[in-house]
Amino acid sequence: MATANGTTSTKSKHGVIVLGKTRFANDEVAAFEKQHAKVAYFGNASRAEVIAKVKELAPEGGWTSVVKFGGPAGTVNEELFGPLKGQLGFVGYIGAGFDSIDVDWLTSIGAWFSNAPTGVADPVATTASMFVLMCTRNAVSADLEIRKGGWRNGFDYALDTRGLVVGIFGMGTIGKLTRDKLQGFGMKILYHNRHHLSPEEEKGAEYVSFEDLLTRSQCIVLHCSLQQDNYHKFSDKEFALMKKGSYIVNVSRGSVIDEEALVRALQSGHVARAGLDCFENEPHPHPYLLTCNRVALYPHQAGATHVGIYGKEKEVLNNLDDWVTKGKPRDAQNSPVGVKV
Ligand SMILES: O=CC(=O)O
Repeated sequence: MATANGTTSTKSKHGVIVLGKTRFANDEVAAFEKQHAKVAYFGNASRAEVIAKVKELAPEGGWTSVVKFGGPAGTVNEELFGPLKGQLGFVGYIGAGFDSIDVDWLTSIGAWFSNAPTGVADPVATTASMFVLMCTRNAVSADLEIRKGGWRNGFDYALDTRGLVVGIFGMGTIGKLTRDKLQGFGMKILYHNRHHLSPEEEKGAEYVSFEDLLTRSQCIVLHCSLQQDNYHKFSDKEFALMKKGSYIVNVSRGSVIDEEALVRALQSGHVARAGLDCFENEPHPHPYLLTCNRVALYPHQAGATHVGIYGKEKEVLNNLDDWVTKGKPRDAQNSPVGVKV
């Protein structure tokens, strides 16, 4: 396309819909706006508003991509983007976990999907480690006791971190970072994963069966995704198999734990303490969890550091760029190659 000063514009032929807003990668978004034929910003529009706007834009054609930095709650699915079928080729999402994306539907309409898997890996691992330390030191109870005028009432000596046996469920990028951090405190790391890692990748962690993870760990840390059949993976049976007085930390997805079963295990004392960043019905943790002084709570913000969020935002844009320039996003979680729409 010729511009006013006679040069040739290098704009792509792509139309990009932006859901939500970036917090840090604003210069990058301004630059990307200049690279593409058209950009529509939906900001923090509600689900109903997005559905209406998509219907309105679709007949124009050329809306080939969506980047989701936030925006409407609920699943990214046919209800939201159905009218873009035939033109949509890429959806990039700011989450590492993507249980809120109907990837099968995107594949069926020939669209690539990428998540943002590494930007927040380190901060999530740090938060997981923080919870492990809070559990071993009984930090929530101590804090609340002092605030209400007490001191060491009922306090027993804490478990030492040196030699503490921690079981990591899901040894991907984040699990490995948590392993590294906890090994720094002298903890012994067990892990269960879909694959047994090579000794170089294990770095001293011991691969065990799921049952051994439950029975041998003093603290279990969840780093799995919800996609891989992990719904209610931890319920009454699994809590009963865990050591009496052990701890559980969840920085993955709330529904990996059957929250009612966790409450029963905490009430009986079989699970002594927990650190939770995610819940089955966010933003409403089970009422018992709000009253239990053996549970540390966090509002699904385990990865939310400045560097982490900026990293995620850039990952989304890099994936869009890959798709535009090479036809495949680097963090593709599906492959629509060969799908005829
Ligand atoms: O929970 C946060 C994420 O999946 O990135």
